[in-house]
Amino acid sequence: MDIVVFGAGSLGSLVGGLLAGDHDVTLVAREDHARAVRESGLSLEGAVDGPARVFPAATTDGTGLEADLAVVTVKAFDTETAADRLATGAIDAVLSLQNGMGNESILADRLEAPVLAGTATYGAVLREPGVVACTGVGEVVLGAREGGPSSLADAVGDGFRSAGIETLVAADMPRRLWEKLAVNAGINAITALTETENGAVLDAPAADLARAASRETARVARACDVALSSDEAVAAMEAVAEATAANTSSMAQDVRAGRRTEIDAINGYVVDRAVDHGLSVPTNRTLAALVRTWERGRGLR
Ligand SMILES: NC(=O)C1=CN([C@@H]2O[C@H](COP(=O)(O)OP(=O)(O)OC[C@H]3O[C@@H](n4cnc5c(N)ncnc54)[C@H](OP(=O)(O)O)[C@@H]3O)[C@@H](O)[C@H]2O)C=CC1
Ligand SMILES: CC(C)(CO)C(=O)C(=O)O
Repeated sequence: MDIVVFGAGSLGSLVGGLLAGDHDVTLVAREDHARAVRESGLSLEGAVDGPARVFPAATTDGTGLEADLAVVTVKAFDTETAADRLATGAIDAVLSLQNGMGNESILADRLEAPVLAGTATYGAVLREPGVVACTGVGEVVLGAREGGPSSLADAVGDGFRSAGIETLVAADMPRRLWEKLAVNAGINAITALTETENGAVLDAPAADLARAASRETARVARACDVALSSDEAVAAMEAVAEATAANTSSMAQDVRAGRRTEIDAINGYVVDRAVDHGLSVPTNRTLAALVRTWERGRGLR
């Protein structure tokens, strides 16, 4: 397959680097990373099997690209830009592997190509330009964004697996996206605001807050016709917090680095959909307001 990875930072470089072992890959990245990849290739470190160095194409210009598939791995607040750039090229299919909700709708509204939904539980860190590390082998789950079977998702899943990426093709992506949202809603903002690792949400005093955020998310999911019980949402959040107890969540990393966060697509999204359905989600509302206040204080929004 000809594959464009739009937003080759941490996750995009890992996924793009693995895909490059078996496909023709073009990374759309920032200048210093793109230059390093063009000059010396992309080094893959850490918990991955396969080549230690691959040689994908790399560009800073995401316009006019042609590909069988575009994998979108920008942060949620850059999805509109990614979609607008991709729309100037000839892309046959699109897959989002981003956290948060709303990314697939933004892509589908701006692009004619079919859009698949996806989640990734791989851990990835861009160590320096041209060098990405896998900090945890996880899984990519992908499928039709509205749920149900999809021959396109099957073909993309085959392409990912042939490149050595653990991949599941799922017919229940709406539920999986909401479950991941419940996980992120419970863990990310709390660990970002309190400068703690993921395991902190398993114990008092944070545990009640994290459970409340996940339960509220499940209630909103049900209002959106997605069958996710509060117990399932809390269990999923706690299982991830336990499995990644020593990890720094992506939002905590963003706050530590003084970067804008994905709050709008996580707790903020829960609040927006709760408003649509006349529901009250005080924990998510508070967490979103606190993180947005932090961002505003640093001139990030
Ligand atoms: N890292 C991980 O382990 C995981 C991440 N995720 C999710 O994946 C998504 C990406 O995360 P992550 O890889 O960590 O984020 P990064 O910020 O490392 O990667 C995104 C990259 O895209 C670049 N970018 C944004 N817009 C453009 C553009 N127009 N042209 C070229 N490059 C652009 C960014 O540059 P700049 O910063 O300069 O804007 C950045 O380098 C998020 O939704 C995250 O929540 C999910 C699972 C695991
Ligand atoms: C699953 C979790 C919480 C892992 O850290 C994550 O997705 C994130 O940090 O954004």
